[in-house]
Amino acid sequence: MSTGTGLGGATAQPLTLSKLDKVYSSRGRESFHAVKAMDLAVQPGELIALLGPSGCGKTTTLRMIAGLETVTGGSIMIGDREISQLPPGKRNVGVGFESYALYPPLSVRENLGYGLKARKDPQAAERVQAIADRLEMADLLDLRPAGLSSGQKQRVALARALVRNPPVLLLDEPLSHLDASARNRVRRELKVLQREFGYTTIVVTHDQVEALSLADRLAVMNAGVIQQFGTPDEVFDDPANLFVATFVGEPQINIIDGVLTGDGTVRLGSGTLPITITDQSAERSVKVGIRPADAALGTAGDAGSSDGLAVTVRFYEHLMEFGLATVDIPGVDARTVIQTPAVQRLAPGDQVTLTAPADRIYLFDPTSGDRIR
Ligand SMILES: Nc1ncnc2c1ncn2[C@@H]1O[C@H](COP(=O)(O)OP(=O)(O)OP(=O)(O)O)[C@@H](O)[C@H]1O
Repeated sequence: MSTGTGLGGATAQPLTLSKLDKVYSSRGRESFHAVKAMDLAVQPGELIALLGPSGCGKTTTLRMIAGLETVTGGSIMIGDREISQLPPGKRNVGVGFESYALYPPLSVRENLGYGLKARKDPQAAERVQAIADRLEMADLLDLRPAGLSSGQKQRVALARALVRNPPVLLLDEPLSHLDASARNRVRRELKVLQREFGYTTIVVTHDQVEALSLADRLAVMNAGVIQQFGTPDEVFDDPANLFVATFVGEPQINIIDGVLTGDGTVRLGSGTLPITITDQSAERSVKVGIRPADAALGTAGDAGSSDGLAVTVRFYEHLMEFGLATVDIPGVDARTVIQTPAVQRLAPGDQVTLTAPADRIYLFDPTSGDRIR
Protein backbone atom coordinates (compact mmCIF):
# COMPACT_ATOMS: atom_id res chain seq x y z
CA MET A 1 0.00 0.00 0.00
CA SER A 2 1.43 3.39 -0.91
CA THR A 3 0.17 6.00 1.49
CA GLY A 4 2.54 8.90 1.23
CA THR A 5 2.48 9.23 5.02
CA GLY A 6 5.89 7.75 5.66
CA LEU A 7 4.30 4.89 7.50
CA GLY A 8 4.47 2.06 4.97
CA GLY A 9 1.96 -0.77 5.08
CA ALA A 10 1.79 -4.15 6.76
CA THR A 11 0.61 -7.19 4.86
CA ALA A 12 -2.59 -8.26 6.53
CA GLN A 13 -2.41 -11.79 7.92
CA PRO A 14 -5.01 -14.01 9.59
CA LEU A 15 -4.41 -15.02 13.21
CA THR A 16 -5.82 -18.38 14.22
CA LEU A 17 -5.94 -19.84 17.71
CA SER A 18 -6.85 -23.52 17.86
CA LYS A 19 -7.60 -25.36 21.10
CA LEU A 20 -5.29 -22.91 22.87
CA ASP A 21 -4.86 -23.93 26.47
CA LYS A 22 -3.13 -22.53 29.52
CA VAL A 23 -2.77 -24.19 32.88
CA TYR A 24 -0.73 -22.26 35.44
CA SER A 25 0.96 -24.64 37.81
CA SER A 26 3.30 -23.49 40.51
CA ARG A 27 4.89 -25.78 43.04
CA GLY A 28 2.95 -26.15 46.26
CA ARG A 29 -0.10 -24.42 44.78
CA GLU A 30 -3.10 -25.81 43.00
CA SER A 31 -2.89 -25.50 39.25
CA PHE A 32 -5.22 -23.05 37.53
CA HIS A 33 -6.83 -23.55 34.14
CA ALA A 34 -6.82 -19.98 32.84
CA VAL A 35 -7.60 -20.55 29.13
CA LYS A 36 -9.58 -23.57 28.03
CA ALA A 37 -9.25 -24.98 24.49
CA MET A 38 -9.84 -21.59 22.91
CA ASP A 39 -10.63 -21.38 19.20
CA LEU A 40 -10.52 -17.94 17.62
CA ALA A 41 -10.11 -17.06 13.93
CA VAL A 42 -9.24 -13.42 13.32
CA GLN A 43 -9.50 -12.37 9.67
CA PRO A 44 -6.66 -10.43 7.99
CA GLY A 45 -6.91 -6.78 9.04
CA GLU A 46 -9.76 -7.41 11.46
CA LEU A 47 -9.92 -5.85 14.94
CA ILE A 48 -11.23 -8.09 17.70
CA ALA A 49 -12.01 -6.88 21.20
CA LEU A 50 -11.64 -9.43 23.99
CA LEU A 51 -14.13 -8.55 26.68
CA GLY A 52 -14.73 -10.24 29.99
CA PRO A 53 -14.56 -9.90 33.75
CA SER A 54 -11.31 -9.63 35.65
CA GLY A 55 -9.47 -12.95 35.76
CA CYS A 56 -11.26 -14.56 32.79
CA GLY A 57 -8.01 -15.12 30.88
CA LYS A 58 -7.81 -12.16 28.49
CA THR A 59 -4.27 -11.07 29.33
CA THR A 60 -3.07 -14.67 29.46
CA THR A 61 -4.37 -15.15 25.91
CA LEU A 62 -2.51 -12.07 24.63
CA ARG A 63 0.67 -13.04 26.46
CA MET A 64 0.62 -16.49 24.88
CA ILE A 65 0.24 -14.97 21.41
CA ALA A 66 3.08 -12.54 22.12
CA GLY A 67 5.32 -15.32 23.45
CA LEU A 68 5.54 -13.86 26.96
CA GLU A 69 3.80 -16.91 28.40
CA THR A 70 4.23 -20.57 27.46
CA VAL A 71 1.39 -22.46 25.89
CA THR A 72 0.08 -25.58 27.65
CA GLY A 73 -1.61 -26.91 24.51
CA GLY A 74 -3.04 -25.98 21.13
CA SER A 75 -1.69 -23.81 18.34
CA ILE A 76 -1.24 -20.18 17.31
CA MET A 77 -0.92 -19.48 13.59
CA ILE A 78 -0.14 -16.23 11.79
CA GLY A 79 -1.00 -16.97 8.18
CA ASP A 80 0.31 -20.50 7.69
CA ARG A 81 3.14 -20.12 10.22
CA GLU A 82 2.88 -21.82 13.62
CA ILE A 83 4.36 -19.39 16.14
CA SER A 84 3.52 -20.84 19.55
CA GLN A 85 7.01 -22.24 20.11
CA LEU A 86 8.98 -19.29 18.68
CA PRO A 87 10.76 -16.74 20.87
CA PRO A 88 8.86 -13.41 21.15
CA GLY A 89 11.26 -11.55 18.87
CA LYS A 90 10.67 -13.99 16.02
CA ARG A 91 6.87 -13.83 16.04
CA ASN A 92 6.35 -10.58 14.17
CA VAL A 93 3.75 -9.42 16.66
CA GLY A 94 3.45 -5.82 17.87
CA VAL A 95 2.73 -5.59 21.57
CA GLY A 96 1.29 -2.56 23.32
CA PHE A 97 1.36 -3.73 26.93
CA GLU A 98 1.69 -1.32 29.77
CA SER A 99 4.10 -3.56 31.57
CA TYR A 100 6.38 -3.58 28.56
CA ALA A 101 9.07 -1.32 29.95
CA LEU A 102 10.73 1.49 28.02
CA TYR A 103 14.51 1.89 28.22
CA PRO A 104 15.00 4.65 30.80
CA PRO A 105 18.28 6.13 29.46
CA LEU A 106 16.83 6.64 25.96
CA SER A 107 14.52 9.41 24.85
CA VAL A 108 11.04 8.52 23.66
CA ARG A 109 12.23 9.04 20.07
CA GLU A 110 15.12 6.61 20.60
CA ASN A 111 12.82 4.13 22.32
CA LEU A 112 10.44 4.20 19.39
CA GLY A 113 13.23 3.88 16.85
CA TYR A 114 15.06 1.10 18.70
CA GLY A 115 13.57 -1.92 16.96
CA LEU A 116 13.68 -0.18 13.59
CA LYS A 117 17.40 0.51 13.92
CA ALA A 118 18.03 -3.21 14.32
CA ARG A 119 16.14 -3.76 11.07
CA LYS A 120 18.17 -1.02 9.38
CA ASP A 121 14.96 0.64 8.26
CA PRO A 122 16.00 3.72 6.22
CA GLN A 123 12.66 5.39 6.93
CA ALA A 124 12.89 4.85 10.69
CA ALA A 125 13.05 8.51 11.70
CA GLU A 126 10.24 9.42 9.36
CA ARG A 127 8.05 6.59 10.67
CA VAL A 128 8.63 7.56 14.29
CA GLN A 129 7.69 11.16 13.57
CA ALA A 130 4.61 10.17 11.54
CA ILE A 131 3.23 7.84 14.21
CA ALA A 132 3.95 10.37 16.96
CA ASP A 133 2.08 13.05 15.01
CA ARG A 134 -0.89 10.77 14.47
CA LEU A 135 -1.09 9.86 18.17
CA GLU A 136 -0.70 13.50 19.24
CA MET A 137 2.53 12.82 21.09
CA ALA A 138 5.19 14.56 18.98
CA ASP A 139 5.87 16.83 21.97
CA LEU A 140 7.00 13.80 23.98
CA LEU A 141 9.64 12.60 21.55
CA ASP A 142 12.61 14.26 23.18
CA LEU A 143 11.64 13.46 26.77
CA ARG A 144 12.86 10.53 28.83
CA PRO A 145 10.39 7.86 29.98
CA ALA A 146 10.86 8.61 33.69
CA GLY A 147 9.31 12.04 33.33
CA LEU A 148 6.12 10.85 31.61
CA SER A 149 2.67 10.58 33.14
CA SER A 150 0.91 7.23 32.96
CA GLY A 151 -1.26 8.47 30.09
CA GLN A 152 1.81 9.65 28.18
CA LYS A 153 3.59 6.33 28.80
CA GLN A 154 0.56 4.59 27.43
CA ARG A 155 0.71 6.57 24.21
CA VAL A 156 4.39 5.79 23.88
CA ALA A 157 3.69 2.08 24.36
CA LEU A 158 1.01 2.27 21.66
CA ALA A 159 3.31 4.18 19.32
CA ARG A 160 6.08 1.68 19.90
CA ALA A 161 3.81 -1.19 18.91
CA LEU A 162 2.58 0.63 15.78
CA VAL A 163 5.90 1.96 14.58
CA ARG A 164 7.20 -1.53 13.84
CA ASN A 165 4.34 -2.02 11.43
CA PRO A 166 3.44 -5.49 12.68
CA PRO A 167 1.06 -7.74 10.77
CA VAL A 168 -0.44 -8.70 14.14
CA LEU A 169 -1.00 -6.15 16.88
CA LEU A 170 -1.90 -6.98 20.48
CA LEU A 171 -3.09 -4.22 22.79
CA ASP A 172 -3.90 -4.67 26.48
CA GLU A 173 -6.07 -1.84 27.81
CA PRO A 174 -4.29 0.60 25.47
CA LEU A 175 -6.16 3.75 26.48
CA SER A 176 -7.06 3.17 30.13
CA HIS A 177 -4.85 5.95 31.54
CA LEU A 178 -5.86 8.67 29.11
CA ASP A 179 -8.34 11.30 30.19
CA ALA A 180 -11.78 11.14 28.59
CA SER A 181 -11.24 13.55 25.71
CA ALA A 182 -7.77 12.27 24.79
CA ARG A 183 -9.12 8.75 25.00
CA ASN A 184 -11.82 9.48 22.44
CA ARG A 185 -9.39 11.14 20.04
CA VAL A 186 -6.64 8.52 20.33
CA ARG A 187 -9.25 5.77 20.04
CA ARG A 188 -10.46 7.17 16.72
CA GLU A 189 -6.92 7.63 15.43
CA LEU A 190 -6.02 4.10 16.48
CA LYS A 191 -8.98 2.78 14.52
CA VAL A 192 -8.02 4.85 11.47
CA LEU A 193 -4.40 3.64 11.60
CA GLN A 194 -5.49 0.07 12.10
CA ARG A 195 -7.82 0.26 9.07
CA GLU A 196 -5.26 2.06 6.98
CA PHE A 197 -2.45 -0.42 7.57
CA GLY A 198 -4.48 -3.57 7.98
CA TYR A 199 -3.01 -4.73 11.29
CA THR A 200 -4.79 -7.87 12.44
CA THR A 201 -5.53 -6.71 15.96
CA ILE A 202 -6.71 -8.02 19.31
CA VAL A 203 -7.54 -5.42 21.94
CA VAL A 204 -8.24 -6.35 25.55
CA THR A 205 -10.48 -3.85 27.24
CA HIS A 206 -12.78 -3.44 30.21
CA ASP A 207 -14.45 -0.49 28.55
CA GLN A 208 -17.56 -1.46 26.59
CA VAL A 209 -17.73 1.79 24.66
CA GLU A 210 -14.12 1.27 23.60
CA ALA A 211 -14.89 -2.30 22.54
CA LEU A 212 -18.01 -1.29 20.61
CA SER A 213 -16.35 1.61 18.85
CA LEU A 214 -13.11 -0.17 17.90
CA ALA A 215 -14.08 -3.73 17.20
CA ASP A 216 -15.24 -5.42 14.04
CA ARG A 217 -16.14 -8.37 16.25
CA LEU A 218 -16.26 -9.00 19.98
CA ALA A 219 -15.15 -12.14 21.77
CA VAL A 220 -16.87 -12.24 25.15
CA MET A 221 -14.96 -14.44 27.59
CA ASN A 222 -15.74 -15.95 30.96
CA ALA A 223 -13.65 -18.39 33.02
CA GLY A 224 -11.22 -19.12 30.20
CA VAL A 225 -13.92 -19.83 27.60
CA ILE A 226 -15.26 -17.66 24.76
CA GLN A 227 -18.98 -17.36 25.41
CA GLN A 228 -19.83 -15.60 22.15
CA PHE A 229 -17.92 -14.29 19.14
CA GLY A 230 -19.77 -11.92 16.85
CA THR A 231 -20.26 -8.37 15.65
CA PRO A 232 -21.23 -5.85 18.34
CA ASP A 233 -24.80 -5.93 17.00
CA GLU A 234 -24.98 -9.71 17.13
CA VAL A 235 -23.65 -9.86 20.67
CA PHE A 236 -25.93 -7.08 21.90
CA ASP A 237 -29.11 -8.00 20.03
CA ASP A 238 -28.78 -11.76 20.07
CA PRO A 239 -26.86 -12.80 23.22
CA ALA A 240 -25.97 -16.50 23.30
CA ASN A 241 -26.52 -16.91 27.00
CA LEU A 242 -27.27 -15.25 30.32
CA PHE A 243 -23.63 -14.38 30.92
CA VAL A 244 -23.26 -12.45 27.65
CA ALA A 245 -26.62 -10.72 28.07
CA THR A 246 -25.65 -9.56 31.55
CA PHE A 247 -22.08 -8.61 30.72
CA VAL A 248 -22.73 -6.55 27.58
CA GLY A 249 -24.94 -3.47 27.81
CA GLU A 250 -25.07 -0.42 30.02
CA PRO A 251 -27.34 0.07 31.94
CA GLN A 252 -27.33 -3.65 32.60
CA ILE A 253 -30.15 -5.85 31.34
CA ASN A 254 -32.90 -6.68 33.86
CA ILE A 255 -33.02 -10.37 34.72
CA ILE A 256 -36.34 -11.44 36.20
CA ASP A 257 -37.55 -14.89 37.30
CA GLY A 258 -40.50 -15.90 35.15
CA VAL A 259 -42.54 -18.83 33.91
CA LEU A 260 -42.96 -19.80 30.30
CA THR A 261 -46.70 -20.44 29.99
CA GLY A 262 -46.79 -22.39 26.73
CA ASP A 263 -49.34 -20.02 25.17
CA GLY A 264 -47.03 -17.38 23.72
CA THR A 265 -46.48 -15.42 26.91
CA VAL A 266 -44.14 -15.35 29.86
CA ARG A 267 -45.51 -14.81 33.37
CA LEU A 268 -43.73 -12.26 35.53
CA GLY A 269 -45.27 -12.15 39.00
CA SER A 270 -49.00 -11.82 38.54
CA GLY A 271 -48.95 -10.53 34.95
CA THR A 272 -47.80 -11.74 31.55
CA LEU A 273 -45.96 -10.34 28.54
CA PRO A 274 -46.18 -11.67 24.97
CA ILE A 275 -43.03 -13.32 23.63
CA THR A 276 -41.85 -14.78 20.35
CA ILE A 277 -40.44 -18.21 20.88
CA THR A 278 -40.56 -21.51 19.05
CA ASP A 279 -39.95 -23.67 22.12
CA GLN A 280 -43.52 -23.74 23.45
CA SER A 281 -43.44 -26.91 25.50
CA ALA A 282 -44.97 -27.29 28.95
CA GLU A 283 -44.77 -24.62 31.65
CA ARG A 284 -41.25 -24.10 32.89
CA SER A 285 -39.26 -21.62 34.94
CA VAL A 286 -37.04 -19.26 33.00
CA LYS A 287 -34.85 -16.22 33.51
CA VAL A 288 -36.33 -13.33 31.55
CA GLY A 289 -34.01 -10.62 30.21
CA ILE A 290 -35.37 -7.17 29.32
CA ARG A 291 -32.96 -4.37 28.44
CA PRO A 292 -33.81 -1.02 30.04
CA ALA A 293 -33.91 0.69 26.65
CA ASP A 294 -36.19 -1.92 25.09
CA ALA A 295 -39.15 -1.50 27.42
CA ALA A 296 -41.53 1.44 27.77
CA LEU A 297 -43.72 2.73 30.56
CA GLY A 298 -47.15 3.95 29.49
CA THR A 299 -49.76 5.61 31.60
CA ALA A 300 -52.71 3.39 32.51
CA GLY A 301 -55.37 3.42 29.79
CA ASP A 302 -52.86 3.73 26.93
CA ALA A 303 -53.70 1.75 23.83
CA GLY A 304 -52.16 -1.69 24.02
CA SER A 305 -51.87 -1.66 27.78
CA SER A 306 -53.67 -5.01 27.92
CA ASP A 307 -50.37 -6.44 26.64
CA GLY A 308 -48.41 -4.92 29.47
CA LEU A 309 -47.70 -5.30 33.17
CA ALA A 310 -49.16 -2.94 35.76
CA VAL A 311 -46.14 -1.68 37.72
CA THR A 312 -45.38 0.95 40.35
CA VAL A 313 -42.57 3.49 40.03
CA ARG A 314 -40.30 3.34 43.12
CA PHE A 315 -37.57 5.68 42.03
CA TYR A 316 -37.01 7.99 39.09
CA GLU A 317 -33.78 9.63 37.89
CA HIS A 318 -33.89 12.35 35.29
CA LEU A 319 -30.56 12.16 33.44
CA MET A 320 -31.17 15.00 30.97
CA GLU A 321 -31.12 12.99 27.73
CA PHE A 322 -33.30 10.24 29.16
CA GLY A 323 -34.74 9.05 32.45
CA LEU A 324 -34.28 5.85 34.42
CA ALA A 325 -37.30 4.55 36.29
CA THR A 326 -36.96 1.77 38.85
CA VAL A 327 -40.25 -0.09 39.03
CA ASP A 328 -41.83 -2.87 41.09
CA ILE A 329 -43.60 -5.61 39.16
CA PRO A 330 -46.22 -7.10 41.51
CA GLY A 331 -45.14 -10.55 42.68
CA VAL A 332 -41.51 -10.07 41.54
CA ASP A 333 -38.79 -9.52 44.13
CA ALA A 334 -36.12 -7.90 41.98
CA ARG A 335 -36.57 -4.28 40.95
CA THR A 336 -36.65 -3.51 37.26
CA VAL A 337 -34.96 -0.52 35.61
CA ILE A 338 -36.54 1.02 32.51
CA GLN A 339 -35.11 3.80 30.37
CA THR A 340 -37.68 6.46 29.57
CA PRO A 341 -37.72 9.42 27.16
CA ALA A 342 -36.54 12.72 28.66
CA VAL A 343 -39.97 14.28 28.26
CA GLN A 344 -41.66 11.58 30.33
CA ARG A 345 -41.26 12.77 33.93
CA LEU A 346 -42.26 10.15 36.48
CA ALA A 347 -42.44 10.18 40.25
CA PRO A 348 -42.37 7.53 42.98
CA GLY A 349 -45.80 5.99 43.39
CA ASP A 350 -46.88 6.48 39.77
CA GLN A 351 -48.87 3.53 38.43
CA VAL A 352 -47.77 2.74 34.87
CA THR A 353 -47.90 -0.06 32.33
CA LEU A 354 -44.68 -1.78 31.29
CA THR A 355 -44.54 -3.04 27.71
CA ALA A 356 -41.71 -4.50 25.65
CA PRO A 357 -41.60 -5.73 22.04
CA ALA A 358 -42.06 -9.50 22.09
CA ASP A 359 -38.88 -10.05 20.09
CA ARG A 360 -36.79 -8.04 22.57
CA ILE A 361 -37.66 -10.23 25.53
CA TYR A 362 -34.86 -12.77 26.03
CA LEU A 363 -35.37 -16.08 27.78
CA PHE A 364 -32.69 -18.18 29.43
CA ASP A 365 -32.56 -21.59 31.03
CA PRO A 366 -32.21 -20.91 34.77
CA THR A 367 -29.72 -23.77 35.27
CA SER A 368 -27.44 -23.66 32.23
CA GLY A 369 -27.96 -19.99 31.36
CA ASP A 370 -28.41 -21.00 27.71
CA ARG A 371 -30.72 -18.95 25.56
CA ILE A 372 -34.18 -20.45 24.97
CA ARG A 373 -35.31 -19.57 21.47
N1 LIG B 1 1.61 -16.51 36.67
C1 LIG B 1 0.43 -16.97 37.12
N2 LIG B 1 0.36 -17.99 37.98
C2 LIG B 1 -0.83 -18.47 38.42
N3 LIG B 1 -2.04 -17.94 38.06
C3 LIG B 1 -2.03 -16.91 37.21
C4 LIG B 1 -0.81 -16.35 36.69
N4 LIG B 1 -1.13 -15.32 35.87
C5 LIG B 1 -2.49 -15.23 35.88
N5 LIG B 1 -3.03 -16.19 36.67
C6 LIG B 1 -4.46 -16.41 36.91
O1 LIG B 1 -5.08 -16.72 35.68
C7 LIG B 1 -6.36 -16.10 35.60
C8 LIG B 1 -6.46 -15.26 34.35
O2 LIG B 1 -5.63 -14.14 34.47
P1 LIG B 1 -5.58 -13.00 33.35
O3 LIG B 1 -4.59 -11.98 33.79
O4 LIG B 1 -5.38 -13.64 32.04
O5 LIG B 1 -7.04 -12.44 33.43
P2 LIG B 1 -7.67 -11.14 32.76
O6 LIG B 1 -8.94 -11.59 32.15
O7 LIG B 1 -6.68 -10.51 31.88
O8 LIG B 1 -7.95 -10.24 34.02
P3 LIG B 1 -7.76 -8.65 34.22
O9 LIG B 1 -8.86 -8.05 33.40
O10 LIG B 1 -7.94 -8.48 35.68
O11 LIG B 1 -6.39 -8.33 33.73
C9 LIG B 1 -6.55 -15.30 36.88
O12 LIG B 1 -7.33 -16.05 37.78
C10 LIG B 1 -5.13 -15.17 37.41
O13 LIG B 1 -5.13 -15.13 38.82
